[in-house]
Amino acid sequence: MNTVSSFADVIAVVPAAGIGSRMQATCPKQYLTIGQHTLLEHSIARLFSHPAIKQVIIAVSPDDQHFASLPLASDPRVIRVVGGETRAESVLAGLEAAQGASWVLVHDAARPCLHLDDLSRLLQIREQSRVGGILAAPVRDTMKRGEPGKVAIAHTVEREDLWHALTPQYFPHALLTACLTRALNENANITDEASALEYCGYHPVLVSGRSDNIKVTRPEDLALAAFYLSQIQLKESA
Ligand SMILES: Nc1ccn([C@@H]2O[C@H](COP(=O)(O)OP(=O)(O)OP(=O)(O)O)[C@@H](O)[C@H]2O)c(=O)n1
Ligand SMILES: C[C@](O)(CO)[C@H](O)COP(=O)(O)O
Repeated sequence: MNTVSSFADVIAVVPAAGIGSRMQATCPKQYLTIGQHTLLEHSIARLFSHPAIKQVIIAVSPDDQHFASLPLASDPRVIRVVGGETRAESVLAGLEAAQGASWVLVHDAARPCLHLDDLSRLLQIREQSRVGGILAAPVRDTMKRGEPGKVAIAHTVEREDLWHALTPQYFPHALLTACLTRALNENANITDEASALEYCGYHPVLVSGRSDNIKVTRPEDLALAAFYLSQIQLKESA
C-alpha cells in the first residue's frame, strides 16, 4: 500500500445517525455485529488502519442508545457529535466539529469492507483536483429505469460511464460545507456528498474502487460483508 504521507493527518466524518429501516433489524444497522464488533466499529477500524487517518468524527442520532457502550466512546481519536434528520445534516454536524481541517473524508458507518489501497488512491485526488472526488465502481449489470411507481420497465439506461457511488468521498472542507448548506437550504435531492457539489455546479473526480466495498443496506448484505471482511483480514494478516 502506498501511504499518502504528504496528506497525513486526515480527518474523517462518519455519518452514523440513521435508523437502517431497509435492514429490518431490531437495532440501527450500524450496531449489528460481524464477529465481536459492530459495523460501525469495523468501518472505523478500517479508517484507522490507514496511516493518514488521525481523527474520526462520528455523527450519531440524538437518541442513540448504543454508542456510549462502545470502546470508541472513550477513544481519544474519536469525537462524537449529534447527527440530524438527514444524512446531509449529519455530515454537516461532523464538518462543524472539523473546523480547521482543509480537506475532509466522509465514509458511511455501514461500509466496513474498505480496502486501504482504495483509500490511498482516493486521498491522492488532492494532488489532481481542487474539488475532490469519490470512490466509485463501474456498473456491471444492465440497468433499467422503472415506470414511475410501477414494477415495469420504462427503458434501459445506457450503462457506459455509469458508476455506483461509494464512500469514502473526499473534499475541501469549506467547499463541502458550502455546497451541503446550499443544497439543504434549497431542498435539493442529495443522497451523497458529491451530489451536493454537483448541485452547485462542480464535477468531483470518480476514483475507481472495489465493488466489494459494499454498504450494508438490506438483510442479505450482512453475510456478504462478513465474508468480504474475512477476506480483508486474511489478506492483511498474510
Ligand atoms: N439522518 C441520517 C441518515 C443516515 N445517516 C447515515 O448515512 C449512512 C448511509 O445511509 P443509509 O445506508 O441510508 O442508512 P440509513 O438511513 O440508516 O438506512 P435506511 O435508509 O435503510 O433507513 C449510514 O451510515 C447512516 O447511519 C446519518 O448519519 N443520518
Ligand atoms: C453515500 C452513498 O453510500 C453513496 O452510494 C449513498 O448515497 C448513501 O445513500 P443512503 O440512502 O444514505 O444509504
